[in-house]
Amino acid sequence: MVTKTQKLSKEGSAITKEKTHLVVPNDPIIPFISGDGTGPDIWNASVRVFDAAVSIAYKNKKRVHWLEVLAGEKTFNECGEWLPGETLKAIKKYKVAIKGPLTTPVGGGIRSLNVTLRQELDLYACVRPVRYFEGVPSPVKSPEKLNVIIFRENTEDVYAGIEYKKGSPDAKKLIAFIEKEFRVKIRKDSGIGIKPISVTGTKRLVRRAIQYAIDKKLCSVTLMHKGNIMKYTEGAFCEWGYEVAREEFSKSVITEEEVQKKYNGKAPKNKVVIKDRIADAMFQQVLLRPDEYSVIATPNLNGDYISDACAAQVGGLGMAPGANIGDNAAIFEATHGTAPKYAGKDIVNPGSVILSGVMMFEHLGWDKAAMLIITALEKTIRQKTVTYDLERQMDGAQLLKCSEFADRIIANMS
Ligand SMILES: NC(=O)C1=CN([C@@H]2O[C@H](COP(=O)(O)OP(=O)(O)OC[C@H]3O[C@@H](n4cnc5c(N)ncnc54)[C@H](OP(=O)(O)O)[C@@H]3O)[C@@H](O)[C@H]2O)C=CC1
Ligand SMILES: O=C(O)CCC(=O)C(=O)O
Ligand SMILES: [Mg+2]
Repeated sequence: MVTKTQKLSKEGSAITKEKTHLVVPNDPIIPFISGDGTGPDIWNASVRVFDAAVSIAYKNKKRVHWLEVLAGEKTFNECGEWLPGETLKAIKKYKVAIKGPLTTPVGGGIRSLNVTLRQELDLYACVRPVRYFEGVPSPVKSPEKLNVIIFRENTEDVYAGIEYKKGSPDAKKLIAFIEKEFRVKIRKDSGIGIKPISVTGTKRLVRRAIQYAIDKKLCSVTLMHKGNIMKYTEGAFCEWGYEVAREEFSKSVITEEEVQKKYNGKAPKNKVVIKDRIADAMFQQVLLRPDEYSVIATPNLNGDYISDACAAQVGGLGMAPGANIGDNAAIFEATHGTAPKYAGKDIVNPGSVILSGVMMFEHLGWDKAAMLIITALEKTIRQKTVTYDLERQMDGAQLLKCSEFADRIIANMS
């Protein structure tokens, strides 16, 4: 159904699914949300890069038909809705979408639309690869040693939205209940949040992470958790993670303990090593011994924190892509937010959305377009023609606007 909130593409064909595989036509319709704040700046730059790459890679035989679907501040101001039902319907129907960042107020107001999209569409795996691009300025000595893919559980943990304001009837009721039934004292002036972590949510996430490591021939999957303190949520995540490894991947994986005991600390080449690390230790490990980690699987909040921290280590949020993946749909988006102070100034780095598009093309099986973008982006950085975030740390670099950076990447495709 076409509504005033959406501009439906008259051309293009829908991506379909056969069993577990996507069937991608040469003219797929792909919904996009341009986003709030700097979202429109980076989307407008990125989409030109995507179109150029597809056109060059496939000599005009393939083309994406972009379908704008609405969400966020502009949609609310124009239509009175933050996330129209049509947007969810379109993403369900077309199966693959891409988005810019959406604003979430702090301390009150609407709940996150980004989180709502992930939960409504059951996009349970947030996949965030973090790797170094040659020439990008970094705060560490050997940024190229970090090459990790973070698998962040995307539907539960403190993001489930079970949270009550200090002094509200619900908070009072819950405090009274906990004190009476469990004999635990809680200060009366407390806000209350609940952190559910399930076997279902954990196992499907860890299953995906291990399968990814096996498919890509990576060395290890590390379960990152705070199970010493939160034993039955974070600790259970770790236990259930090992259970999946043992019960479903026994031929392909080995635990770190077994490597020590049976192989004197040297892992067999054809096995993925399953490790676990407590979250605070993981933060120091990615700084001090980054090359010992490849896939990191972790609950939602840890994943949120570690993905920004890792991105900073290789040069910042301007080059940090991501994907939210479920069994029936996927939405590609940057790790960063709306960077509101730069909104509308055509300043910020579109690299994160561009690299999210690369992940999207790989998901579609359009590897040629993905490679073309990566090669052109690498060349652009080597030429030291970059946006403010990189230019301010690079000697002798030429400062480009967001749109100019996209122009340069496109020019570097031929
Ligand atoms: N998935 C999503 O849609 C997300 C949405 N958000 C939302 O975004 C809003 C703003 O969040 P905030 O905490 O400021 O975090 P942001 O990620 O938006 O920005 C923090 C800082 O990161 C740097 N940065 C971010 N994006 C870029 C870019 N494209 N190029 C270069 N540098 C960049 C800037 O650093 P500097 O100041 O050093 O230049 C910026 O000030 C909030 O409402 C938040 O909820 C946050 C994260 C994800
Ligand atoms: O939804 C938000 O506003 C923040 C989301 C976020 O930080 C993330 O996806 O990493
Ligand atoms: Mg975040």
